Amino acid sequence: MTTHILIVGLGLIGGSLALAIQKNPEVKVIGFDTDSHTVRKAKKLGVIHDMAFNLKESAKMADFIIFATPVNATVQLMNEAQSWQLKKNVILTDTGSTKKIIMEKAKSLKARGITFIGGHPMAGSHKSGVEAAKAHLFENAYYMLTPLEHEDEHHIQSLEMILQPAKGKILRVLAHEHDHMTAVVSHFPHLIAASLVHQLSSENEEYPFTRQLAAGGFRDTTRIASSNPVMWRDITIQNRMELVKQLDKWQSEMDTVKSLLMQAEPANIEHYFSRAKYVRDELPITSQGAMYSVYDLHVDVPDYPGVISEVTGLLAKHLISITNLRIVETREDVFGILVISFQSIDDRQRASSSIEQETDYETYIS
Ligand SMILES: NC(=O)C1=CN([C@@H]2O[C@H](COP(=O)(O)OP(=O)(O)OC[C@H]3O[C@@H](n4cnc5c(N)ncnc54)[C@H](O)[C@@H]3O)[C@@H](O)[C@H]2O)C=CC1
Ligand SMILES: O=C(O)C(=O)Cc1ccc(O)cc1
Repeated sequence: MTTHILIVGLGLIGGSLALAIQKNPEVKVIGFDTDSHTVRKAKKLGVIHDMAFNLKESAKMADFIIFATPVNATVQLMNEAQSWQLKKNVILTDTGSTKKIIMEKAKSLKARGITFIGGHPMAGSHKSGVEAAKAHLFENAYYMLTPLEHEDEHHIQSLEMILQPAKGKILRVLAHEHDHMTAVVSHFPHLIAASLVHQLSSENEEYPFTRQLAAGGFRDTTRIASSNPVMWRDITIQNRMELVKQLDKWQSEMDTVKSLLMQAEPANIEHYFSRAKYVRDELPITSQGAMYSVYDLHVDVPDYPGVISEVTGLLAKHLISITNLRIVETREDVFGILVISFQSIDDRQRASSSIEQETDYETYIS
């Protein structure tokens, strides 16, 4: 029997989920968006099977409804859903970056016999819109679910089954824990990134050339400031209490930094950076984005032109996709060590075997 899944909001996340979920041949994905051009584009790109232009009508037929809209719109849609005619066993979920307010609203739905299980895939990017959607976006990323207390286990497992083709690492957390943790690793860093960009912008009058110098570090630290402002407006408003607490801690941390600088004691300043380096180097994250597991392979290649395309060509020949590639300079430039990131241990293993069998290069895992 076909399972009908209605996705509301066909942007980066809704589109990516639609692509992943439709790998299950028993599923039909129907897409709705307030922007009708987006719905048509999603159909044209093969992101959805069927287009929906009347949300209330389409909701009637759905077995699952996924809200992949900015979080304030999700709360509004949950309000509206209370008066929709829905299938008896329908399961509602969302993809929002905040969970506390949404799960409060879920209680009102539950009072009307409607199951809502909060969801948040911890992968994404600063891009938005259906054109940026990718079926593999959530592979190996944590996918948090926030069921209400005493939620029927069968409901949670049905949702987990539907989400399975996305290949995320599903875990269950409480909504308030979710909002605290994401404030620390995602929402607060976003505020800092935006504030650094504002600080650069204010330099413009006196030192207009400064922005030309904004390379490597500044770009790495501020990439997320290029994200969708509407989405972040909603997230920061909903999670503002946690953010204010983080801001207090940050201000006290900056006071510490200020006094370290004023004292100018080299050992203390070095220790400050050493501690940060140690903690940062131990993180299970990479440049791919928040809480995204990747698997690095080091390839000991000589430093001559064409060597990178030789290795990437070999991987392409074996249909092994890579998520990142960088050169680490070692041994006074004698060797360029190529570091390639993969989405799974299996991909990394296949890559290692192919490179070792078909080239003279050694590979190792750090
Ligand atoms: N962008 C990211 O990296 C991540 C975002 N999220 C969350 O997923 C949700 C969606 O984010 P994105 O896909 O990035 O945003 P997006 O901006 O790419 O897409 C949102 C889509 O929702 C549509 N929309 C807005 N209001 C609507 C409404 N009332 N009814 C129907 N459609 C509506 C918009 O037209 C747009 O097509 C947000 O709640 C966000 O917090 C979660 C994980 C990562
Ligand atoms: O682009 C990045 O690095 C991100 O951190 C993407 C992201 C944005 C919002 C989320 O709720 C989860 C992940």
